[in-house]
Amino acid sequence: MRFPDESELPADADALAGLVPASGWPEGFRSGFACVVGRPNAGKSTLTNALVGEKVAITSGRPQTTRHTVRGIVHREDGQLVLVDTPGLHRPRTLLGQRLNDLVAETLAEVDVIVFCLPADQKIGPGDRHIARDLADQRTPLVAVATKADAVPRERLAEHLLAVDRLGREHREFADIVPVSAITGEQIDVLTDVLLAHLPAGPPLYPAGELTDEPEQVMIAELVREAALEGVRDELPHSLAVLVDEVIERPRAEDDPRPPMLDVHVSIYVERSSQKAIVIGRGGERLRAVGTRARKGIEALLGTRVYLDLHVRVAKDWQRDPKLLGRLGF
Ligand SMILES: Nc1nc2c(ncn2[C@@H]2O[C@H](COP(=O)(O)OP(=O)(O)OP(=O)(O)O)[C@@H](O)[C@H]2O)c(=O)[nH]1
Repeated sequence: MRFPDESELPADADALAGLVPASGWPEGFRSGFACVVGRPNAGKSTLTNALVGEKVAITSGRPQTTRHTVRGIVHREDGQLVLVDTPGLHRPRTLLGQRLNDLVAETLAEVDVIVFCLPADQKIGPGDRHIARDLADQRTPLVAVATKADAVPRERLAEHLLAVDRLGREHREFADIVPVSAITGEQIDVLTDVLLAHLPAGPPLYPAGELTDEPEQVMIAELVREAALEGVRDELPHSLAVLVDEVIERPRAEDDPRPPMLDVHVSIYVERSSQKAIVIGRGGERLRAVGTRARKGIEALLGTRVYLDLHVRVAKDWQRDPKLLGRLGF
């Protein structure tokens, strides 16, 4: 939040009063940013959605689907929490990996609290330790969340919580440890309380009702990407990127009672022509199914009718091409 300089303030008191919200904000209101980290598949996107209460980040059963930083906003009477859902922290291998890690480090230093997801249905492993070590250098308060608590029996959850506590002692002690289930919603309110307690006192940062400031085009791209990966996850690991080329509203007569129609043009980039064949399928059958599925999601997102035009293009080694990475928004 930026406060106006003295030189920008109007001289007379009446005008000055106009700058201060008439209602103000409730006493004790807190606001700030939280960042959700954890290894691939740790449940970060699902947790973000559960905290916000609406689907904003796209989830799927496979690792590293979240390539963009998606913010969800939790609105409560006593505070506002802006969530930054980061991509999985992982060792840089390609240029893409390096950029993700830079982005993550930058985000971590700027937020008020870091949420470290450690899934209860898996033992703490080298991936988690790697992240714990990285986080040890940060000064931001650290809250450990035992995700997927519903997926294991009580005794196993208790063991897991002890192991989480040990991990904290080895690297950097956790301010809190909270077990949650994003699927059943259990303990989500407790976690929200804990996170709000780490935020500074301050006014709301976003207007009420706003859930995400993620541009619609990125959400459209994610919906297409999710549909394109469906069923061919093993063949097309991370070599698939999606770019929205154009969204145009079709001209229509003023008295046309039907909802507006949008033409959405999207490119799906793959690295090799063999992958292009997989995406398109025999006789284009698969691509049609991808289009139908994605179109339904986009129509639900935008609340209008959509004509979706998909193009599959081969961009060799796009993960290592800085120019193309830039165009794809990384
Ligand atoms: N049983 C159970 N499964 C969960 C829970 N949260 C997430 N999952 C599942 O775990 C898988 C991964 O969840 P995501 O939220 O996509 O994980 P992520 O950490 O965002 O994954 P990346 O994008 O790969 O970094 C999905 O299949 C989810 O359905 C939970 O609370 N309980």
